[in-house]
Amino acid sequence: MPEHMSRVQLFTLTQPVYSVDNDEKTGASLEFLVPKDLADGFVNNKRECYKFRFLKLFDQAAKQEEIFENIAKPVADSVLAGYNGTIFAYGQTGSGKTFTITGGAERYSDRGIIPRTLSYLYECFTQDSSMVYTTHVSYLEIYNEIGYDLLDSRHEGSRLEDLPKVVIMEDPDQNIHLRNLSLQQSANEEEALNLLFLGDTNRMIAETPMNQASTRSHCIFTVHLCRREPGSATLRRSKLHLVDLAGSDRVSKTGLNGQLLTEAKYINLSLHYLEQVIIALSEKNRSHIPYRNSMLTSVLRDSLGGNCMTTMIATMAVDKRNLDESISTCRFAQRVSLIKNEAILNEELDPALLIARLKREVQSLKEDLAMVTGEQRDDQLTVEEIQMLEELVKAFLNDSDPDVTLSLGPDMRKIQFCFSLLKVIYLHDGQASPAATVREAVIQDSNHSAVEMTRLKEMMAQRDNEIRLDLFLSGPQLSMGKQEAFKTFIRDHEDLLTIEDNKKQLKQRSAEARGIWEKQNEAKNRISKLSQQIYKSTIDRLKALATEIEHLQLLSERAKVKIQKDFQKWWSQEASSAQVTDLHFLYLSITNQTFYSGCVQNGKGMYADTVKLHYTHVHFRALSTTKLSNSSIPLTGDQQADADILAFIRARENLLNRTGNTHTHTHTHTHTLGMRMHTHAHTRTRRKK
Ligand SMILES: Nc1ncnc2c1ncn2[C@@H]1O[C@H](COP(=O)(O)OP(=O)(O)OP(=O)(O)O)[C@@H](O)[C@H]1O
Repeated sequence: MPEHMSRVQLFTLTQPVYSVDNDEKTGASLEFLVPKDLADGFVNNKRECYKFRFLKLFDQAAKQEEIFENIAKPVADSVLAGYNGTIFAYGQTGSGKTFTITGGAERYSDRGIIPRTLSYLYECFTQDSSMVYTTHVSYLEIYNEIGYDLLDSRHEGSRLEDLPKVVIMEDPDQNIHLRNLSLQQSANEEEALNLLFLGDTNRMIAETPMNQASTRSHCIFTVHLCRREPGSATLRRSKLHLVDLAGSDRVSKTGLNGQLLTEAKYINLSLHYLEQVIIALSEKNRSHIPYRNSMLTSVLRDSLGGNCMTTMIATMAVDKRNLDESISTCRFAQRVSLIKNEAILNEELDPALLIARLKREVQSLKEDLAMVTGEQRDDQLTVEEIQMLEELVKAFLNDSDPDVTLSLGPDMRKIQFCFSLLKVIYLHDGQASPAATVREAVIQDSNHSAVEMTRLKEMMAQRDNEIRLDLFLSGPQLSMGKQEAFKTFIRDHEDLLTIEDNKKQLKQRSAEARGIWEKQNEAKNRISKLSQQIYKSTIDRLKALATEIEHLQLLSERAKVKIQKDFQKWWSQEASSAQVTDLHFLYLSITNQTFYSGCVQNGKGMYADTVKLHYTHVHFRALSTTKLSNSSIPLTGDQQADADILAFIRARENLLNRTGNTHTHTHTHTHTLGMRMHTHAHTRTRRKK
């Protein structure tokens, strides 16, 4: 929104529907203005004005980047610090929940909170070398009060009902555990994104025209984070839930029946329980919070009250038709903003790490004792001992943990050997090569040193010559009388000039060699510095491009699956209409309903090159071919192929007739008037005592 227009009014044909004021000191306010003549049939026809306050309001022009920066980043930061975090999107069907949480499927810039948060988290991990982070991802779908694991690879070949159900278990400390929900480790952004797309595609595959999963189910994408200081036994675990709730449309309005009514009832009930929990949390001195009433509230138990920073985004399609839904969404969001949490750091001690640390302490104390009591040895190290020390130094250098120590015991021979080894490695190209083994490093070093050794030998020989000449000239080994005689002798000797000339030249060459060597060293250092600079400036861009390429590839893979599904739906519809109008096409057989095969390979996700898309083959069997042969379309003579060709032509004609043979495109979405609101529980943080 342009700055000079901080107050915005959107108009229906003649009357304003709502106005936004983002400039208020306490946050932002949204006011619905219901004209008297429109009030009939709305939530409360006695009122004409409904005003709500939120932390911030985003209109339809808001960019995904803005939503991430304002809403998701603060929550991600608190999760990085060790607190739990939840962002959930609430709103009526089609108002932009999935768009906000996951993102649009067309453009990279449309990616939503999940991919942006993942990117941000992994970026933070790489920048913070003082901590060791491990991440796992889970993706849960709740449909009709039953939980399913969206990362279960069996999704491709099974119906939703046949998949294992996620079961809630509670331990004696009332902690919730979810059986049959997989936690998949994701070492980097790419792996986490693959898991997100795997889950989203599984969600899409499970959809049938009767079960539009994205509309009728709740989805919870969770990042489980574990953070510890290197060498420390204290772990900090935190969770980030990113929740795409089912459409909040009220049953009374939807006028449904059958399966859709059942679904709507489940959704309304679970959102009702969610609301109850929220109300209970916002009431002071309330001891019982009814989490157990629904699966959604049970799963989100540690993410709504208690130890969590909860943020809610309410999405609305703010046009006249959706006014009652929008007001009801606002009321819900308003109640959520009343929750006050006391977030506590999730610190715990890892017993295995604690034992390892204590063992190291005992060992180090033993070594100190040996040093103090002077237990020293002076025999030579054996070959085995040397090999063992080489391995130890290698492990020490390869360990990325900056706090790692090299435990050698109180044996000075070992300590000295390791120091010498480290020096050799250090001198090898000025730095240790963690990739190469220590032995390799030593060998490489000796190769490298060979040249240097030759040079030094030459210099030494040169010096020796000089010295010898000096000795020769001064003749210190001679007696005094002889020395005098020798001096007189060589003064007139014919070779004296040559000798002195050689001496001068040797000095010059020596100085020249030293100069060249220094220059070469300088050049080497400059090259190394330059290449480091170039590497640094290009690597960031390359990383960003790689992520973008990966994301776009995943988007296009998902689009492929969607097109395939849409085609199948369209083809089935056309086939059934052809059945009605043309007795020549009697039945439809679907021979293969498998969409994917060979999904997850080496944890790479389902989009690796090896993935094959099995198209659904739809066969029309024509009982009579009379009509086929009369057709003006060139046919193949093969009964089944010809039936397919004619069915396709018929379907296409139907489509063209319907669209008036033009390219008119009717767009029915109301999101052009969409709005996203941000509100979250006011969280005071304090450390666990
Ligand atoms: N801010 C936006 N900018 C552009 N397109 C949007 C925006 N919000 C939503 N859309 C589009 O509107 C359509 C409906 O949005 P979306 O699927 O996110 O709604 P939803 O609330 O998740 O619906 P459902 O409850 O059915 O899952 C989608 O095609 C989506 O791409």
